[in-house]
Amino acid sequence: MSDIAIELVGVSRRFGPKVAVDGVSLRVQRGQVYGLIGPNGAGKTTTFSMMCGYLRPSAGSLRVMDVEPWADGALKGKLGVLPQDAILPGGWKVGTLLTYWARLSGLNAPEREARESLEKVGLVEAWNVETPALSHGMAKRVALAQALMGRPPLVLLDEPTAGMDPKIAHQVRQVIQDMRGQQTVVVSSHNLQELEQLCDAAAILDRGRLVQAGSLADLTRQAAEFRVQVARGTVLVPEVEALAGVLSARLEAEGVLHVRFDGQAHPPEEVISRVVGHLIQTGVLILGVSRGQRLEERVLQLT
Ligand SMILES: Nc1ncnc2c1ncn2[C@@H]1O[C@H](COP(=O)(O)OP(=O)(O)OP(=O)(O)O)[C@@H](O)[C@H]1O
Repeated sequence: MSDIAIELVGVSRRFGPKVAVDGVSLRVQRGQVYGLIGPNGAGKTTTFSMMCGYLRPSAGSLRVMDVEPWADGALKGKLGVLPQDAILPGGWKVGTLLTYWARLSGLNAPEREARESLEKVGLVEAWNVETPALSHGMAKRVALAQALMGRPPLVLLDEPTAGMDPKIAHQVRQVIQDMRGQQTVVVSSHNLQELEQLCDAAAILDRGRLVQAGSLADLTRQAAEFRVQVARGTVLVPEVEALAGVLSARLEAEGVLHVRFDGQAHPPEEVISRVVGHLIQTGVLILGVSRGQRLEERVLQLT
């Protein structure tokens, strides 16, 4: 068993003349929480559908848990999926439906699995509720409970917290955090703050192409730049630029000093301490220091 859960090499997917995914290569390591990021129409759901085996690539190679995901039964028992617009069948009580699905998946103790999964998404009180009576957010949580049943080694979640109230969204993020290291999770979301908090690594897509993929620290340039919020005093920018490891320094609006540095040759903590020490020595008062960029800023810059 390799330590790679998902590998795409030059994967493309066309719909007639439309190229929805264009030559995408990426790797998801086992045990990672991996984000799929991009604006509307970027190709996230198409990529996601190929990972689930719902769609086949038009070109390139794709392996999921060491198999081609579209092969019959290839991922049985290994994969839990929350599709983007999961619709529950009508005429079922929630508990009966989940137990039925657990039985179909061949899980031992299907009713217990269904109950535990419903507890994870904070909805155990809906056990006897008829599916058409669920609110949108509740239906989504039932669909999520289905994806989590049996603790499959790979879980693919398309917009897992969209439409959920903040308290439940927080609980769902906690469930995802708890899977880290035990299961591999791919999350597609427009909530970049959520992905920044959850993911070990991510891929940014735009118009079908991969713009960048890597660890969150790399994507947010944690080892390449930082900002110092200046409260008072005069920053001697040329002196900061002359410090070891600093590549450039400039004052942004509202007393913010932006520093780019060579994080390969100089550990970030050394460069940051050197710059902050210099500022204090020259009489500058500091309100705060932040490393890298917010994921949101980075995505807006790249797409
Ligand atoms: N079945 C289809 N037939 C034709 N075009 C499609 C089909 N599915 C997706 N597309 C097109 O492929 C592109 C990528 O769509 P996709 O749904 O993968 O994007 P997305 O990143 O998930 O977008 P969103 O954030 O809006 O959900 C879009 O231009 C879309 O219109």
